[in-house]
Amino acid sequence: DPTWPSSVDELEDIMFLSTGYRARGLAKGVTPCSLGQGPGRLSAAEWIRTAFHDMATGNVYTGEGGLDASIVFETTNSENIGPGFGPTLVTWAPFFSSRASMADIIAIGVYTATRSCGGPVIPVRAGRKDATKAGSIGIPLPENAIGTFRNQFLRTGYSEAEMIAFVACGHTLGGVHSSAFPMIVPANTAPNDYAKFDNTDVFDNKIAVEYLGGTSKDPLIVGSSTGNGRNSDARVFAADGNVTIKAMQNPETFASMCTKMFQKMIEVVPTGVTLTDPIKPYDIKPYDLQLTLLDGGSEISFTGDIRIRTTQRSVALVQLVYKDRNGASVSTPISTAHKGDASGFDDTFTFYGFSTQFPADTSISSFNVVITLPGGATEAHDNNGAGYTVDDRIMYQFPQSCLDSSGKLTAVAAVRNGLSSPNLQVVVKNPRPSPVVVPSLSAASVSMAIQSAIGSYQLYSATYSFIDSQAQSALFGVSADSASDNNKNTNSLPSTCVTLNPTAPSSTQSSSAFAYQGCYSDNGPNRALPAATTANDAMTTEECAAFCSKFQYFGLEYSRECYCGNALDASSEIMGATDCNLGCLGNSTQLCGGASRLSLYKNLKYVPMVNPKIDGYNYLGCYSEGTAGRALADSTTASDSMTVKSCAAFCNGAPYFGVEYGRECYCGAILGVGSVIKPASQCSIACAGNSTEYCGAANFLNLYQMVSGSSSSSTPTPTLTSSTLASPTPMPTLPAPFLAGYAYQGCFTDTVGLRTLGAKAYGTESNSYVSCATFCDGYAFFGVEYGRECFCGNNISNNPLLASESDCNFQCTGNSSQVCGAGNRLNVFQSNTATPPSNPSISGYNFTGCYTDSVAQRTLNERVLFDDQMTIAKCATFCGGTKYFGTEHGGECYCGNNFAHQSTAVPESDCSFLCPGNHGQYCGAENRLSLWTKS
Ligand code: HEM
Repeated sequence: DPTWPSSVDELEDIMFLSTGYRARGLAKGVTPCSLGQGPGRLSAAEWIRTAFHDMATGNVYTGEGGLDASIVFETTNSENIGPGFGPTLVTWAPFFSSRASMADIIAIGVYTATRSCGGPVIPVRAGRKDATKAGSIGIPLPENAIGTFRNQFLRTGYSEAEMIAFVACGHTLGGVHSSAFPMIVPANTAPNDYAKFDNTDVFDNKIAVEYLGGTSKDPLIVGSSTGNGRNSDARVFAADGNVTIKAMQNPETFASMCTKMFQKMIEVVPTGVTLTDPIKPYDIKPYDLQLTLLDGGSEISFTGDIRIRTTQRSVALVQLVYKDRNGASVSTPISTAHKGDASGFDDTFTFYGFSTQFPADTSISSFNVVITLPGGATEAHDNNGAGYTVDDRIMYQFPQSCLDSSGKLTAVAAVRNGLSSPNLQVVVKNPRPSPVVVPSLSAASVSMAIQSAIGSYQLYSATYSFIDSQAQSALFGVSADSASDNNKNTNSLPSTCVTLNPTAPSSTQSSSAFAYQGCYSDNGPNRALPAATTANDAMTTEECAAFCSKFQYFGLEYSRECYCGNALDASSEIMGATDCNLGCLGNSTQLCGGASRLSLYKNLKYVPMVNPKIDGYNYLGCYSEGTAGRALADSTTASDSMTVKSCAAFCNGAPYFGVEYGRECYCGAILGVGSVIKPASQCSIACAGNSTEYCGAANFLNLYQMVSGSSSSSTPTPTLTSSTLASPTPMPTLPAPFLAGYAYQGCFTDTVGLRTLGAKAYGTESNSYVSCATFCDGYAFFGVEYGRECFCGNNISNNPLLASESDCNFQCTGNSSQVCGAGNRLNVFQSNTATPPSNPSISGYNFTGCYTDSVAQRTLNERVLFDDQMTIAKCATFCGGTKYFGTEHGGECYCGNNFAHQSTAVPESDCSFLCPGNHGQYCGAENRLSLWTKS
């Protein structure tokens, strides 16, 4: 993995962030491969040809030219005929900046166009420098003699064989325009006056195959060009007696040669350019790391995003473990929250955002990234040993900076005592005269003037006036001595500057009762904290904390609103600390969020409500009252000091006891008729004698059953796998499980060997409700567990317990916004439509039951059929009248006139696999035959 930061960071984004969160979207210009800027146009081909024409006038003997973006000044040159050059450069120009040379963007353009059309990955080294004027001429023209071609390609470093391969690779996409080359494609002889090189519109070997097969329609091989000597492809391909082009008929050879020829093309660079290693996607990459000195000067906020490459891993949790300014490790890690996903051609990424703060006198110097995987294992990433460094010697102060309507930028920096006075650097883009479509860059440096001292920092300020539209694309930064804070843009800067307040608001106050968690958004479809709310014009942090005392979290918003909840809605995301910028109406030194922004706190006094463990009893869940009398009818008591324990004591050894409606206690030897398990959420009332325990609800009991002697092990003891590090993390909890077409049943216990849903299962890194439901299509139930597991069944088996919803807390490996159970915990869904499958009637046969079988000793061994569309009728027909036939493992069918080996009948429910060709029928199971006997 490359070490961060590096000179290619901007290019890496342009290359790999094609779609999604923070996408740069270069690939949009050539996606899909067939995209064009009009009829008879193909953008991918135009990009590749633009790169070729930029390079093709280079000279490897003199070290001049090559891939240097001189094409920017050569679009009106008579060698560059064709509609593609100008529009291609217009598409690329916005990506050009002081961090990405135009020549490097051209190189990435070749990778992007090739890959979008299904071609190979072209390695891209970076570091090219841009020419400032047109280069020499010397593009190979169709009418040139073969000897001229040899010389021209040799001049750019290509041997004869390489020339042949290179032309074939270049001409796998696109074609010749009649408007540009009427002697090659006369008007009205090709669709849209555009004659394509080969029959396919993708990056493939057809150019070679068709040429050798005599079916080529390449206008540089057949047609008018043969009469006027412009059939250059024919002459180039034949230059070595077809040896090279024959090798390229093989698709793998074609792809690997094109990788080499295109990489060579983008690596013809002038003397003085040193190329980097090929750009690889970072595994871990920080974005927008920003330190900000806060009002009062005693605290520093730290915000940013961390990008994790998820191509080959799924992630449960990301934390930053950091060192303070003096290099001492800080024990509490910085937590992050999911912000968004992005992808490139061959990679996927997930971004995790954070917003935290620490005392200005201890601050931060570097961090490592710790990833917790869904299984609980952790990966620590230390940037190849360097750590991700954060320099607090100089900080750009976004809240105090501004851009007024005249285009005047005021930039403020906080500089630690002891540094020289800082400079503001600005890089702006200046349009060039037509027809040059790529701007030039100019840089300015302004020394900053001291404003005030605050804590151990000095504030400095400088202004810079942009002209015309410069502000929109400018980059700026501040630096002092060897410290700098760079790559800022003017986006979202306010039009008026505010001054840093020498006294701090206690916005982030934390006390023994509550701890500040950050500034979170509250503009999703659901409230961020949905459980309870109040609002008034005297709101303070303390008042909201008291109001929400029964909940784990509280948050303040829009100066006067207070919200409570036990979990943050999944739509709420962590925002920059400065998004929460409104004072509380009841105490202006406290911050109360912002518009759609919540100052989020964790209630440290909160004690979660539980169904306590009672010695000698198992907790069974929340049960309804009986339908014919009480669920527990033997004895009862009620008290305003009721607790679960006091009820257990009252029942004094009864097989069952239960607490109901806060203060009632019931005992019984048996469970009455009609008393059945209900969702845990139905039993929601606190016990009158202990507000941290549940005591049922009206007509609902929290039910306990005595452990019966040694058989107590029949109740699975769940072993939860903890996936968190030492410190608790305010990770937003996932939304309640939901899938259209299914009824969610709850979070159930599950045990290896005693499966709650036992028909079939898989485990995958792309598990989600949809993928599991699809896999379980036809079954009455599906369930997800341990992030990556999926189970199907037609009934809930082995008497699982309905566990607390919060037990199920793993993210699904394939959808991080869905919850997929936990260790020994299964989120179960019931299909609204599935009708239970059956063993259908087959004329002349009787269904005999479910029988054992084994691979080594087949029960029925006369004939066998494997069919991924198996049905019972298909198997019966295939067996053609044998005494027995049976289906197994879904798609297998066995026939026989006797049992070749011992087989015994097992419960019919063992044969639980559905027939792949008919989900209304059973087709055995693993080592289980659904057996039929001739009647
Ligand atoms: C003997 C050398 C070559 C000659 C004479 C030649 C000639 C031509 C001509 C006449 C066109 C038609 C352009 C138009 O009508 O817009 C064309 C298109 C094209 N050439 Fe070449 N070419 C040569 C080598 C290459 C090489 C080495 C590449 C490698 C990148 C390449 C890439 C392309 C592409 C991608 C197009 C399609 C452009 C479009 O469809 O818009 N050519 N070439």
